[in-house]
Amino acid sequence: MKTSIATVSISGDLKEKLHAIAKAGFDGVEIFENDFLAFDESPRQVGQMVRDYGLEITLFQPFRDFEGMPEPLRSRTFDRAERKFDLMQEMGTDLVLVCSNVSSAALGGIDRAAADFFELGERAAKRGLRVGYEALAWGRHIHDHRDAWEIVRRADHPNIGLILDSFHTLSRKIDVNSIRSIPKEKIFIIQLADAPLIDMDLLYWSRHFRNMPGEGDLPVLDFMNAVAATGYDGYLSLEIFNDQFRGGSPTAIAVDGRRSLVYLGDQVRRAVSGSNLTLAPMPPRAEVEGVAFIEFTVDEAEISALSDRLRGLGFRHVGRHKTKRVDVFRQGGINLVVNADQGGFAGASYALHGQSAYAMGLWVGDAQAALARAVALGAERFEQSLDPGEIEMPAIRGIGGGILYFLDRQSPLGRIWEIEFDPVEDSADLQPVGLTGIDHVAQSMKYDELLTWLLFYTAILDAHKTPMVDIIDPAGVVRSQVVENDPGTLRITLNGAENRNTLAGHFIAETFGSGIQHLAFATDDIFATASALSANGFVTLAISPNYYDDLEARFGLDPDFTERLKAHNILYDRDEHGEYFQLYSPTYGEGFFFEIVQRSGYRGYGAANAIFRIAALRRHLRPIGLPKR
Ligand SMILES: O=C(O)c1ccc(O)c(O)c1
Ligand SMILES: [Mg+2]
Repeated sequence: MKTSIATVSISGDLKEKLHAIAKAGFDGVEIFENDFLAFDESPRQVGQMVRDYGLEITLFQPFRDFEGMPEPLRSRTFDRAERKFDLMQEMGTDLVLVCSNVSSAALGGIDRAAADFFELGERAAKRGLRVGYEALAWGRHIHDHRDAWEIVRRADHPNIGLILDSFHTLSRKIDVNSIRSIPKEKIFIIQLADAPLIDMDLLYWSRHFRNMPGEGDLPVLDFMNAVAATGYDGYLSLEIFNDQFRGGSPTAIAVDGRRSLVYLGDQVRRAVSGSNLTLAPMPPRAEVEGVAFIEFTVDEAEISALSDRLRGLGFRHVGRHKTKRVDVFRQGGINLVVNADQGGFAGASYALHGQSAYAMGLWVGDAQAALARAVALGAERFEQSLDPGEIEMPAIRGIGGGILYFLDRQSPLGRIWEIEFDPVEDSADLQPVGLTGIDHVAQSMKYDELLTWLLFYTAILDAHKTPMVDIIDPAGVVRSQVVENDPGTLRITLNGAENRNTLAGHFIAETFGSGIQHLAFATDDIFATASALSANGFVTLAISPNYYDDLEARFGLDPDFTERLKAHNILYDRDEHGEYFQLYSPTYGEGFFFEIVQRSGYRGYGAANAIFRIAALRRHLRPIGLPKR
């Protein structure tokens, strides 16, 4: 598989773009005319710069409004084409993309267009150049790759071929099976883009909302499988028009792009045997069996406050690390690690972010395989030196520079608590409150990073993403998407904050980066849990009484039931699958909190309640300007 990306997909000037593209490991680049025109060097120098970066120019584009023009426009278009051919030869590329004509002057007719392309093919052949024709989804006469293919077929010229762009085909829901019978030599290049399903004008959707394959909702894999069936073995080239990417980090966007293609290649390899559009085999996506632990980094002075809080939530101190200042608290299947070790990464993370849940361990079938897959997908491996008796735990860098560990039960990792920890008896006489596991882990990040982490998780783990939900915070909107698996053993909610005034935005800004903002524990009986919490002296988040009046009316609840919810500050929601109960802690520090949920079939995360609990959570935040606690 050879990978390429269009310069339009990346932020910066041409040199910055090329730098990021080369660094991310692409083989080629599509030069967008505007990126060249806005740059100060000659075509020859630009071509040399591309090659100095070790890249090939896969094509030059776009050449617009060519086919079907009446005279005198027709002659002028050919003159224009000759000028571009000059430029291409100086730059050192042999392929130009002609996108279908959008001009109101354009005349229709497959044969007329085919004749124009035959003539262009003759002119291109004289210079050893090739022309690829792409149907824009909004082209005036040609907006379907099947018609573009018919024109190319009738032009019947070796220097004229077809360019397929997944966006144009999939946005119009054109049957991808029509691709299978196109001869592979007539497909000059494949352009790839995904997009979120939004009902809007095709041109606007294409120019502003495209994203990397796997980041959106289009069936890009079906498109690719059809392409693979032709035997096509040329470049896969990303062409992503996206407002956010234009303003984003060139390196981060390039890395995401390359990851999206590697992941796509892996999916094609599994679907189409013998396809050339793949890379070296890698292990399958890791099936997550559950969250093995969440680890907090704390300062020595904070240990007792955090430990007391966890005890109030019903956790028992059950283990102390044999060599490090690390404790483990447990309840049901939940392990919370409190790490006050000054050396090592936990200490470094504390120095940067303060007290935080900086690491997460996941139970998978094969931890080494999960690591190998992550690394093949460009994740950064995390390693640190071990004390005698410690076992090495495969790990990668995750959100906000935090750590994602993989554990399995087939290696000593399955006995990590016995091997590395000494058992202890908790001296406090507080009681468990019935927490059984982790329902979900919520990570907050800037909205710009949301797609990056969605792709990261879904490419490495056997999980899918849910549609985007708007979380209404009194200070702005937070966009939320969930990565979850079918058995419900993995649920990570990703919250993308657009401004720093929201609860999520405050957390990111004041802790210097993205990370786990809340942990939601599961219970089978929220009322019993609430009573047990109160017996432990744990004060839950107070919810406005107004919420309950509305709730009762909205769901037609029994007043006694509403009273019980209200007495315990429990929020309630319902969908067609079942009921959902939620209970919150106050926020701590810069906005970290705990949630406790009971779900009976319910599939969501209580988005309808978000505004009410966020309003309540915010009351505990330090107002900006006052010193940190
Ligand atoms: O939006 C456009 O005009 C445009 C131009 C060239 C392309 O390859 C494309 O897919 C879209
Ligand atoms: Mg295109």
